[in-house]
Amino acid sequence: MSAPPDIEHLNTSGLLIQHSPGRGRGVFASKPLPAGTLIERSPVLLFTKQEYAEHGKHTVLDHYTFNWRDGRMALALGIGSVFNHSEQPNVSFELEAKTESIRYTISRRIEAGEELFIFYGHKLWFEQHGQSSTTSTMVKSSDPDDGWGGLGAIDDSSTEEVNPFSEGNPNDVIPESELPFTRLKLVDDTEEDLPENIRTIQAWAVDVARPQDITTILKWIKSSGLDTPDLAHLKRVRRSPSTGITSVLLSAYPSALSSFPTSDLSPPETSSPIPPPLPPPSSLPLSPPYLTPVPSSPALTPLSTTHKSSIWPTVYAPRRKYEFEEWTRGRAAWAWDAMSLVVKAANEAKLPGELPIAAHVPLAYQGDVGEEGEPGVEFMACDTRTSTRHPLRHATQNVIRKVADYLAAEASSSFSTGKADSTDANAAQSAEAAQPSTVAAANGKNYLLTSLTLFTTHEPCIMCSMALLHSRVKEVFYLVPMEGTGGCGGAACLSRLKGVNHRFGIARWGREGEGEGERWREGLEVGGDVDA
Ligand SMILES: C[S@@+](CC[C@H](N)C(=O)[O-])C[C@H]1O[C@@H](n2cnc3c(N)ncnc32)[C@H](O)[C@@H]1O
Repeated sequence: MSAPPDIEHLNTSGLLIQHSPGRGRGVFASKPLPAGTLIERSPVLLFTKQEYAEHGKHTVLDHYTFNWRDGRMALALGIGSVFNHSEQPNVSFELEAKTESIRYTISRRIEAGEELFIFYGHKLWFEQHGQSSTTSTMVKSSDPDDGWGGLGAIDDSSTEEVNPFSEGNPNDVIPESELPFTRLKLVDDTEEDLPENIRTIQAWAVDVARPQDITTILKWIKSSGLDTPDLAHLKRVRRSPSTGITSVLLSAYPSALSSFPTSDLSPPETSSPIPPPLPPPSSLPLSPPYLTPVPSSPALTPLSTTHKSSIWPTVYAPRRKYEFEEWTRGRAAWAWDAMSLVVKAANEAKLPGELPIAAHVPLAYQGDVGEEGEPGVEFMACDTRTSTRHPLRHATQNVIRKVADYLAAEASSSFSTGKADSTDANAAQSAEAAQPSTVAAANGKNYLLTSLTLFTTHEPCIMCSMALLHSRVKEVFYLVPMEGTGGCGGAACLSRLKGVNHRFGIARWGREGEGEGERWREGLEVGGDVDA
């Protein structure tokens, strides 16, 4: 293919479109790019199969067109159409049905001058440059099933399954036995009454000299975003009957490991924990913030209320916390869609040679009242340890990182743009206005998955389960149990451990011997010794 002169493409990653020997034009890096860099989002032009068969197929567009998920044909705009093919790609791509676009991400570190390749698939319609014709499989472009190999092969519209919960009243409660998943019971409530079983977490508190300041401090905690779910089971104010000192809880110390048993109530060993900012004005007579142990969960019985409140006043919530919450039809439909998407993504990941493991954090179910500060965006990530040659690039870790990166970017943009008004004559007032963003960051609100649900094809390994615990994710649904390596009930169950301060709900998709649980697992085998 003869190519026109090189052009500099106007994009933030500094990509160049240059001649690629034996391949026509190609996309090249002008500077080093780390793995995980999102380099392009190409919108696609969609047209019907009939239009393609009658027109597109007989033109040069045939080299650039591929099958879209819903049965239509697609042409990538932007530089999406200029990436050449390689069996060792350094760029991975994700189709985004909702935005009708494709995201291209660097899958291993790239040096300046390297060409960027994607993997088209196994059925190529041209002879690969640098490969003998015996090693590259060719199909004629007149073949009616010819698409863009890998991209074409993900056209699964014909096997699209119907969501069994999409019909009917979305508010109907579904009996536990009819839900498409099996939930794991995490705690035995009888352990509650024993003082030695009380788990504690560390939290920041201050002593307040004047009781009349308490309302101001509580208002400040609320407006600063420090009233997070981690401390919702505790009363904010404690008046010590023995010393008469009044103390207020400011925020949780963001560490997943808690003190256990309660005889060890010393603050966590850490180089230098950073205390949260104190409520303004600075003239308030408060002690310096200090770390103190507090119960990690509400009291389920009157006796445990007494025990726990002797550490810090604790809310009595009889048999609520660890009982399974009821599920409605609408919520089940939401979960079914999320699980079916993650299964599709895992199957797609196989094409460029990755392990078929994916993880997905969808938008919260719309029937629920969303937590303030939820991202309003959904995230998908696949396992990339093969292409990145990095042992920690598990799908779950990749998706946690995507959420955290997104929240961090959002937080820094709202911090730098909205909150502190540079035209404000009163600089002190501006700084105060900017504080809520800072304190929320100190409390992890800008990176945590609090109140979000994660769907994944394979039971997360122990390392990923620990990462999930740190992320404060609300619940995790997985399809393939990993008995030898899983951290959600397989080899171990981190949510059941005594020394942790957060438990996330766990459910295995499918019910014994029935439904899509069995069907969806087909093709996702990875071997029992793999850490997912
Ligand atoms: C989507 S286009 C890629 C951009 C194209 N090189 C250009 O100049 O517009 C696909 C076409 O690029 C060429 N191509 C892509 N990868 C190649 C490879 N590994 N070896 C040879 N030709 C390749 C083939 O002609 C193929 O039909």
